[in-house]
Amino acid sequence: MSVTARWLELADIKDELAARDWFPGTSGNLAIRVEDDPLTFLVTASGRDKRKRTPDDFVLVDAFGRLIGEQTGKPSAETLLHVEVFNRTEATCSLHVHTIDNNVISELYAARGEVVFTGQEIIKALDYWEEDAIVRVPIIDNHADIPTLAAAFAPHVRSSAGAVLIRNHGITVWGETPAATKRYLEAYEFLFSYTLKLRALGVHS
Ligand SMILES: CSC[C@@H](O)[C@@H](O)C(=O)COP(=O)(O)O
Ligand SMILES: [Zn+2]
Repeated sequence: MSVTARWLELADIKDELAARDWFPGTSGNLAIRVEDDPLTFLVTASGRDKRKRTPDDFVLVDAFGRLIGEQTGKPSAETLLHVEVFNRTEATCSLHVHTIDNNVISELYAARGEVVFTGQEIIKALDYWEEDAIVRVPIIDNHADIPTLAAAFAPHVRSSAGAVLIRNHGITVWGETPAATKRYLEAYEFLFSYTLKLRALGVHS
């Protein structure tokens, strides 16, 4: 697919996530695969208001997250996480958002190292179709040093679809297609919100 087609695809996803208010304070970053060999991908430019749609929203980077050719923008500070996703799997899209729900869940379940979901219809949106499917989302510590964060993140990137919570930071979700990745992210955020509402009612799992 052309860079332009991929750009538009990612811009549409960015607009949809922005409509959900999932980019507070310029947080969040998004990436989409453009070429396999050599690997190139588009990633959001760093520090920008992801609610706005502009010609400078994305930059094209290589397998190491370095800018390709003459471009003025700066890749997301967290590009190395997307580098791990695209180098380790066949995922085509990687989405990172900070929401209050994913931050609170990451803190509540940090000591367990994961949060586990079962018995929810929305799990089917994650492509788990068995009645008793169990979904596990690993939780890693946050590190200001991004290579250290990427090293902690990488062991959890084992297939072309997955998600990792970063404690008191956010979630990174990736998938086989951009549409599937957005669906996964929405399903995870649904599960987080449901769990927090249940806990607020005094029900603990
Ligand atoms: C502005 S707080 C969030 C950042 O520190 C970072 O975690 C983030 O998600 C966005 O960084 P960015 O460099 O714009 O991709
Ligand atoms: Zn972040």
